[in-house]
Amino acid sequence: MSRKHPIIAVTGSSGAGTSTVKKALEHIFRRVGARAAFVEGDSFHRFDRKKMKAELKKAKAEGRNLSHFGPEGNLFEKQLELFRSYGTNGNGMRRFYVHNEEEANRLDSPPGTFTEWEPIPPDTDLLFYEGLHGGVTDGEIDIAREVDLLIGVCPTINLEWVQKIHRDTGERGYRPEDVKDIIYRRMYDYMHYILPQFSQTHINFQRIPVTDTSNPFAVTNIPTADQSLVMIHFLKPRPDVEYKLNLKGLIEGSFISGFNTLVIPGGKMMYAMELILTTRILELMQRRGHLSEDN
Ligand SMILES: Nc1ncnc2c1ncn2[C@@H]1O[C@H](COP(=O)(O)OP(=O)(O)OP(=O)(O)O)[C@@H](O)[C@H]1O
Ligand SMILES: O=C(CO)[C@H](O)[C@H](O)COP(=O)(O)O
Repeated sequence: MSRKHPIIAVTGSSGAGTSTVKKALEHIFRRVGARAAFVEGDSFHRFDRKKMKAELKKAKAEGRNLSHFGPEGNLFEKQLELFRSYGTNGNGMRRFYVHNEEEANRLDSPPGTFTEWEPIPPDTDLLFYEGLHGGVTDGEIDIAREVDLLIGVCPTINLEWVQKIHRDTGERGYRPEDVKDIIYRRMYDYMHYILPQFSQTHINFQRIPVTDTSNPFAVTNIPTADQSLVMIHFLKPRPDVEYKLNLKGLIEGSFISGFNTLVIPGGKMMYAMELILTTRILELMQRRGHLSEDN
């Protein structure tokens, strides 16, 4: 945690929708005039695609666990180093993982590789992490502790799989059976390193489909905003902020389903995110001494 150099993290599994949520955050940063250093979770993978394939073969032969969700497949210590360094000095090193041709053109590196490590841009107001491990803990490593605002993106698991299958087959060139194998292979690490993060977050956003996703492998279209609800759970509630916002009154069609839990129509998700997160981000900026009290 850092008053001077805050860290905001959006964390969620592969296909959960963290890249989609990132857009809402970018919009808020622009509106409040916050300069953000962007960091992508996949950049902390331990191996590039070719090496990962070889390592997976080896791990299988030796009966070892390995996946992109767990510590064997990622450099958690490097991520912690960046978060600590940013929290202290506002600097640190980042790189990117290139998933496809579109990213390859933009980042000037072939699909399946990493770009070189480079210093994050100077003079930023906050660090914004989006990816798999924004609040991961593993033994001595406690990433969640370094984060000032930790947001969980955690659709119901069926929906998460539908979204992953759709994205990986549509944009990343995988066959449906490949995606099924990947989901299966990562299940141990999913339970041990992805799910526990959603108890460390400040706020969880859980999209819930209201169409039949009971067999995710047979669902052809991702449920739309109108075909879903979103549950918002404030795990570390700030009564002064959330209460004053009176969210239920501001979001038509919403209802309270439990303590600190609000349900909204799917189409209001981005609006709700902006409403809730703008206040939190302004608060971080004010604490940083960047904005006057009446902003
Ligand atoms: N709220 C939403 N409504 C409709 N579709 C969504 C929503 N959120 C995500 N999706 C779709 O789900 C798929 C996965 O979303 P996205 O790429 O944002 O996931 P991700 O969490 O960033 O995954 P990864 O970490 O593997 O890159 C995309 O096809 C995206 O369009
Ligand atoms: O979505 C993922 C993690 O968020 C990917 O599975 C991971 O980044 C590896 O990508 P690829 O299979 O394209 O090499």
